[in-house]
Amino acid sequence: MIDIKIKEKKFDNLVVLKNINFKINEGEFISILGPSGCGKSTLLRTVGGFEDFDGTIKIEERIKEKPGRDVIMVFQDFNQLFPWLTIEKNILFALKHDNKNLKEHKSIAKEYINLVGLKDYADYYPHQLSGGMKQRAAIARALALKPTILLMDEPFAALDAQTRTILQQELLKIWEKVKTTIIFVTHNIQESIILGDKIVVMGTEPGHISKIYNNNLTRPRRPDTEGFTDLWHDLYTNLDQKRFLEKNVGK
Ligand SMILES: Nc1ncnc2c1ncn2[C@@H]1O[C@H](COP(=O)(O)OP(=O)(O)OP(=O)(O)O)[C@@H](O)[C@H]1O
Repeated sequence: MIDIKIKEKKFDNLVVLKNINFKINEGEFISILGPSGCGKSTLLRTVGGFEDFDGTIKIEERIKEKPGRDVIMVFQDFNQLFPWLTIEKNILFALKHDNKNLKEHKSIAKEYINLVGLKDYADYYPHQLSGGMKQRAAIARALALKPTILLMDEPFAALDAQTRTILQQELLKIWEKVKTTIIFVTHNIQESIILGDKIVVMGTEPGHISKIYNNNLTRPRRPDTEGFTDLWHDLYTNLDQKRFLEKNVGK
């Protein structure tokens, strides 16, 4: 239902993505795993319609040519909400072009605020929330727009390990309820296994797909889930971390 065919994506003369071809089924959770600089964010931006490139992105048979609310992005940055608006008003602002009245918008905002566990914080401003709560609010705002695809660019990377683990599990619960297709970028092998039905491993120079894994481990996945360690090692080998470390840090 989503058909990604990127022959080439360049910035000036620098080829950043080359031959990125894969399909995603409706409602799937895809992890994109790759080392720093391999073009993960560029890939997401391209799927979101923000970049010119040689190739096509098709969503439900329609070619994606420009940004729109069918594909919404959540970032790593804790400051992606409007700081002068409460959490509820951040969501109402996002919905303002909808052909509905304020009462209906408020009901949608409430539904998604509750979904991400921020029921008691609708009237708080972003600066009154923790990093994890801000990311939940950003997810609520994105989902309230009912996108066909939710793009997530390392949304939990700046959180402490414990909060990150909790938010991974919460995101999975939310996804099971809303069943939006999610493309989740991470450089963390464990996170890619816990979340993704498919794990697309990218390599560098230029960014390309080195392998696509179907992840059939039973959910909920934890490091002690049967098969987890084997898959972790396989991904580690495919990421070519040894070569990456040698190149960037030295032998
Ligand atoms: N707007 C831009 N103009 C020029 N070059 C860019 C631009 N955006 C990204 N690049 C280059 O494209 C390459 C891929 O960057 P990108 O941010 O997509 O990688 P990434 O895998 O997401 O990295 P990280 O994990 O470190 O965030 C890098 O060489 C980067 O310098």
